[in-house]
Amino acid sequence: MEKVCIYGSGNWGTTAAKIIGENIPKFSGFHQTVNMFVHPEKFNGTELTELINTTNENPKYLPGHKLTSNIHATSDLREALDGVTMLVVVIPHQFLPSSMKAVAALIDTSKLKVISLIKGMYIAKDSIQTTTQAIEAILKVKPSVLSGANIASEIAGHQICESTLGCAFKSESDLWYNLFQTDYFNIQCVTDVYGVELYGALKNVVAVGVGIAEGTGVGNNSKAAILRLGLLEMKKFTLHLFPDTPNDIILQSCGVADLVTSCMGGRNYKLGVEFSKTKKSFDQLEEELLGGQKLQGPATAHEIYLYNKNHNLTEEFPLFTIIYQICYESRDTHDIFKTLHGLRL
Ligand SMILES: NC(=O)c1ccc[n+]([C@@H]2O[C@H](COP(=O)([O-])OP(=O)(O)OC[C@H]3O[C@@H](n4cnc5c(N)ncnc54)[C@H](O)[C@@H]3O)[C@@H](O)[C@H]2O)c1
Ligand SMILES: O=P(O)(O)OC[C@H](O)CO
Repeated sequence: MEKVCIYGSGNWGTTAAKIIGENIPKFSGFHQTVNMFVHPEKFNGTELTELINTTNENPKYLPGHKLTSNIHATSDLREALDGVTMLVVVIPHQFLPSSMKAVAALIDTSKLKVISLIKGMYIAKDSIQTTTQAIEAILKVKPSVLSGANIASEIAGHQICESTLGCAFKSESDLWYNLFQTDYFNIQCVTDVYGVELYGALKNVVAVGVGIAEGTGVGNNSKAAILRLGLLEMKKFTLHLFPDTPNDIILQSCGVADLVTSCMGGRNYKLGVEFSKTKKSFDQLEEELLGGQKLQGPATAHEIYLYNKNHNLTEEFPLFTIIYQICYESRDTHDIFKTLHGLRL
């Protein structure tokens, strides 16, 4: 009997709980209660876990959408992990290492099946770790990944979309597929993992860039040109790190489709626009506009820049480099268009 725990309760974490909670009763091989680990916090003076368990709604991170009653929220990690065989990790990437160390300290993870829904990456000394590599380093298991054109609030409203499930093992892939596939959330399964997750992390940087371009007042053609260069750099960077990434992964939902949806209305795009217009820092904008949700794009731009600088690659990735410089080194926002001058790719 499989038992599922969702580690995370943010905007996407709560939506994942909604999908899984709706799916679980369709299958007999799963324990029917799904635990959701909630980072301890209060909302309007009441513990968030109490609000979720009594109203079947997460009023802070996914207001207006009901969860099924089989979702049990808890901030007691030991309780959340009790008997778990399948762990869904869905938290902002900056909190991942400390969170996984806490898991490893409490349970034997050697037989645990893990999937990452995170879009981010990590700099470790002079190399980059993907999210699943960072999890593997701590939990000592090979995680799968789910990533796609998936703006959470739209999915919570049952608007149809697609997502890419990257899993190297067929029997495990089938389990994750059953947990996530619905008539409004259509999963394509691939065996690649690193390409799927890297495209998800890199598109956040490009979305910031397209937002910055929008904030300068340009029209759609100019933004499309930045988006195209971003797609080229996403592919080049992914192949630089993982040369075996199959060519068609970028055509899956986790590649071009996620880039398009993110550049039309994701949080990274929206705050890129505000940054460009107001010149307030991303930290300030996150605080003012996201209601506790976290931004991944600027941090990822920084991480890529550090890696590229260490490897003399900054000129190979002019868009990633200039997005970092605009975000963190006060470079003029209009300079983003200099990356397009004489482009021959
Ligand atoms: N929201 C989306 O539409 C969406 C869609 C696909 C993928 N993602 C990815 O999913 C991941 C999680 O995003 P999200 O939208 O669920 O989260 P979010 O942006 O809503 O972030 C808030 C979450 O962070 C938690 N948190 C705050 N401080 C913490 C700490 N110190 N330790 C641990 N947790 C802490 C909060 O409790 C909350 O659950 C990200 O990598 C994101 O890129 C998001
Ligand atoms: O809101 P963003 O920019 O974090 O993007 C959300 C999802 O990743 C879109 O697929």
